Amino acid sequence: MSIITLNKIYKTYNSRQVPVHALKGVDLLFDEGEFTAIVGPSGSGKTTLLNILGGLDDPDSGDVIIDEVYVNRLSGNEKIKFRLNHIGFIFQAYNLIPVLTARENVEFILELQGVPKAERKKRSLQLLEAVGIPEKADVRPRQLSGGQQQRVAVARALASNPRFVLADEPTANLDSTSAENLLSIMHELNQQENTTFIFSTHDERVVKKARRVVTLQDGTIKDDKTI
Ligand SMILES: Nc1ncnc2c1ncn2[C@@H]1O[C@H](COP(=O)(O)OP(=O)(O)OP(=O)(O)O)[C@@H](O)[C@H]1O
Repeated sequence: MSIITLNKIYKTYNSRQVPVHALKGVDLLFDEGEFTAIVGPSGSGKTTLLNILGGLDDPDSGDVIIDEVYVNRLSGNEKIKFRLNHIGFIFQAYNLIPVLTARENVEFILELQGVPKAERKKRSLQLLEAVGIPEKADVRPRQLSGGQQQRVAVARALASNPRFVLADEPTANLDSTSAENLLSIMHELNQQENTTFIFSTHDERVVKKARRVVTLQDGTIKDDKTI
């Protein structure tokens, strides 16, 4: 069953100066439980597509339909709430809050969702355990390696039990061992919990693990292969 439908998505930047047509009529469906890589040359529109998919940016035209909700038609506040309850994000730059510990970074999302304190603590510790760094729960991001920070970011993305996780080049800043580990964690969560992952990447090793590879070129879908 499709949980996400992208319908004729167009996005142009700088429309008043020199326009850049980042997406030119993209149609895509994503099913529950997918492990999908979005690939394509630099500038082909991968980040733009993920941002629109996650409701972080609006298309100029077309619809983003998630669980039958037309996300692009929601108001600003409705969109924030929708994101919080449906989508987990993993960014290339981790985006952890520096003054909070690893556990607090994970708990933060649960607090926004109104989850009671004891449950927040339990769930965040479980998640840090799942990503293999339970001993780092009380450590702040600057005391963690890049790979460990990215693991915290994965735990945070999963904290709210999202319908799907979007990751924009999640391994871009990681050494190869950390990248392998991160990928195994994502893969395991996909297999065991049926969490849907959609990630953009330039990394061949990441592409090889994907079950579906969508190739973008100049803002259009050039290829869409399920392996
Ligand atoms: N905020 C912006 N303002 C103007 N142009 C932009 C903006 N963001 C992206 N673009 C342009 O839109 C096009 C698509 O960019 P996008 O970042 O989506 O590509 P990408 O495939 O993710 O690239 P990369 O692999 O280098 O991250 C590019 O030509 C880019 O220069």
